[in-house]
Amino acid sequence: MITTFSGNEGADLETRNPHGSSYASALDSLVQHKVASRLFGRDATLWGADAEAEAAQRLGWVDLASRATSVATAAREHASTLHARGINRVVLCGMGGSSLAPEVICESTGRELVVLDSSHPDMVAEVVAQDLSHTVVVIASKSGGTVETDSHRRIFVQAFTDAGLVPAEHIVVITDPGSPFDVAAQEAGYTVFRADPEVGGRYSALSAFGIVPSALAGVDVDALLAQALAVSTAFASDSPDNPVLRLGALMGEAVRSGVDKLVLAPSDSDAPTLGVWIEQLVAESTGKHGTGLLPVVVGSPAAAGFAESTPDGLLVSFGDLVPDVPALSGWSAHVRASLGAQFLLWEAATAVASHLLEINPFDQPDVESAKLAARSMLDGDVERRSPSFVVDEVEVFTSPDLLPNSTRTVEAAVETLYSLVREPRDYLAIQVYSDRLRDHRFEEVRERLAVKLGRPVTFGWGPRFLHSTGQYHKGGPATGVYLQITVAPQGDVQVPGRPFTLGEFIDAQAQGDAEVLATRGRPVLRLHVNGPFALRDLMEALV
Ligand SMILES: O=P(O)(O)OC[C@H]1O[C@](O)(CO)[C@@H](O)[C@@H]1O
Repeated sequence: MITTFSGNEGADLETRNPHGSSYASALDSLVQHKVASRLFGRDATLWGADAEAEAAQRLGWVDLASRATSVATAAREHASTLHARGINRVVLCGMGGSSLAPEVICESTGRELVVLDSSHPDMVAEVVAQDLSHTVVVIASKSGGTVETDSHRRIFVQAFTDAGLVPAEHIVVITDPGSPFDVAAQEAGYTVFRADPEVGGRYSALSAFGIVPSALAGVDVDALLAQALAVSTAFASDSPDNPVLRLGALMGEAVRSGVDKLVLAPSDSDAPTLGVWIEQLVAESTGKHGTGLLPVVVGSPAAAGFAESTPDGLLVSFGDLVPDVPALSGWSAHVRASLGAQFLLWEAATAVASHLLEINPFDQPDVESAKLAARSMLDGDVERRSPSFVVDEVEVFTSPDLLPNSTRTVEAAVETLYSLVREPRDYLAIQVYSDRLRDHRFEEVRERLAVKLGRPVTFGWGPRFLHSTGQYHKGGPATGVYLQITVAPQGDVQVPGRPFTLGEFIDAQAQGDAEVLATRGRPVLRLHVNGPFALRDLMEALV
């Protein structure tokens, strides 16, 4: 069935679902139960009794478009002050929901923003080494306790001081009132933008987290808020034409029919990275209690996984061009909307899908397990594993009983791993802990492996994906097979005031996550390569 909504409020949605599917009755039920107006009226009972207390503290995002204008004004004023002092390079340090939205906003408006969401020493060293006197560093963390972001803060304070600059003149903090960063920032005299504590990280695109870095980079953020405001009334309406209800029903019912991969493709070049923002929102919100929707971000509708889709793929494209690519599963959608409307649409539709799946969209219970494992590793409480074998510059580590003892080549090890992607809903996750700016070409391996395996293949840069699909990998259905690649840094960076280097930290993060996946019975193959040159050679061995 094809349904088209041609609203003139700035969001068009076309949906397709198989004949006889439960989509129409689910949509009908959402309308009958007034889910849209209740959501936008901040009704915390929509996700069941267990979620109610948290939901009551997490629905501040529904009306940010009308409330965030004062933040936008303050950010614009601060941008003018900085520009008058010749400070025009903006570096944003933040993980997951604290950096993905401004990255999309700046990319789609052609503004320069350096996003530092990594603990890889090479990437951090490269960003810190450049032009500090013209740099403002935005330290963004809702909790104020994220180790990557706290490490960036410490490293930049040291670097500014070493360069004879006054850190307080170059640092802006975005955090919740009263968080550890708020306290430290006040003591140090940094400019602080306090975020709305009733908005969670992945729902914060239109809050201070999305607005402040974008405004500092020169984006017209008032226009972005106006785009979201223009669709707010339509999105809150209990109508079967409401794109929020229709996209939410599509996602929720697809999962309930066993179609649990959300293949996301930009159909033009307007917002190339929007898929990565949607990925975090959907994976962290829905991937728990053994259910959820796994986002598979691809480069275009011609990419493997979208063009040759799998029976478990819900295909969603976004942009001005409507691709003519039928989904093998029969489930698909195309979204044409302004960026501000896209943010609000996906946030609300994800909340609606979570309502249908009866899960709490506002927690991330399994993210903490990997953080704890990394901490134990740094504290020396967990024994470091030795490689199963070493070939040239590659050390091979495996989860228990993964490989036959006779395996002695990387090619044979990966073929054994790939052979485990065999059940109808299985997928391969490639996770690369490296400098994603330097090694971006390596992302091409996703496409090649998707063609080779004919199954969904995801690609994530570590540790960024730990704050995104990491929740789904550990909390969603046990259908993943994991290829983890860690790239040895060329140098290391001490974290001032902490007893570890970034090299030790990223190593603990990777090994910690692999251990957690293995204890949950998932197959993990870890390849540790000695530097970027070995990474380039590895590509051919993998395909
Ligand atoms: O803004 P914070 O508290 O640093 O958190 C960053 C990210 O980490 C997570 O809490 C989970 O890892 C995400 O949900 C969030 O966007």
